[in-house]
Amino acid sequence: KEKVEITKEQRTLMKVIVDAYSTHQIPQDVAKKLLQEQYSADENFLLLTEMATSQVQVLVEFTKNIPGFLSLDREDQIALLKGSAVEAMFLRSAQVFSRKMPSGQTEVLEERIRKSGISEEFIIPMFNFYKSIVSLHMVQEEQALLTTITILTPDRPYVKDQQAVERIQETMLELLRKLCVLQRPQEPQYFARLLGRLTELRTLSHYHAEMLTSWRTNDHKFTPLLCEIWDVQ
Ligand SMILES: Cc1cc(Cl)ccc1OCc1nc2ccc(F)cc2n1[C@H](C(=O)NC1CCCCC1)C1CCCCC1
Repeated sequence: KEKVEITKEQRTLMKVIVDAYSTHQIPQDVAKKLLQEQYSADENFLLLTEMATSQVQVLVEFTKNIPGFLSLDREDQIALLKGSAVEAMFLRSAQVFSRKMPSGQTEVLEERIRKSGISEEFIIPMFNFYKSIVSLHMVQEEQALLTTITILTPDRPYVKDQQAVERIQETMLELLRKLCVLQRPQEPQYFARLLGRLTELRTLSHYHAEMLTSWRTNDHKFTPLLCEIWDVQ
């Protein structure tokens, strides 16, 4: 039986990541807004672009707190951010959706999202992903590390020094592996299941441009930052 132990350095690393992750959150809670009232497809599209824009800014701040990230080549830092922003957004959305809410509210939220203006064909894969995240019942350490591991994916387009990214990602993967073993001793496959979600996440993220251009709105307006991140306009 493997004796798994979190070292002192790993505990410090964990604290830095979780503190940064919980600090850098979307200012106002989008779920609360959506639960308050029903918006039109146009208003929902605007809400999404506002939320997404502020989430990218929050993501940049978060990555500055990932130990080692700022010592990467500057252009590689940008390539990692651009390459992971959409996935981070869907992962964040799934985590917002999986939050414990008073009974019946998750169903209302789901309904509001289904009717938000997003085209039917994307609702199924999107909620399949959200439900697969819900079913994991992740703790915040796992959520923070999973986002960090997503950002530190070495094979993003235009990354020059992939080894340097791999080295940091491996540190995070080893920490997550240990956490999963300690957190779920009776579920040896849990770590593998977590990483499997990243594959689903990448597949879902492939659809993001179509999801946006097919949104039921007359005016698909994007902020400059989103034009950078989303393959639109
Ligand atoms: C992230 C994303 C990308 C594309 Cl292309 C299409 C769609 C989408 O999010 C769907 C989505 N899944 C959600 C689950 C829970 C939730 F509370 C809000 C959710 N949203 C959208 C949202 O505000 N997301 C933000 C969440 C915080 C982080 C940045 C993004 C709202 C926008 C208003 C119309 C109803 C959907």
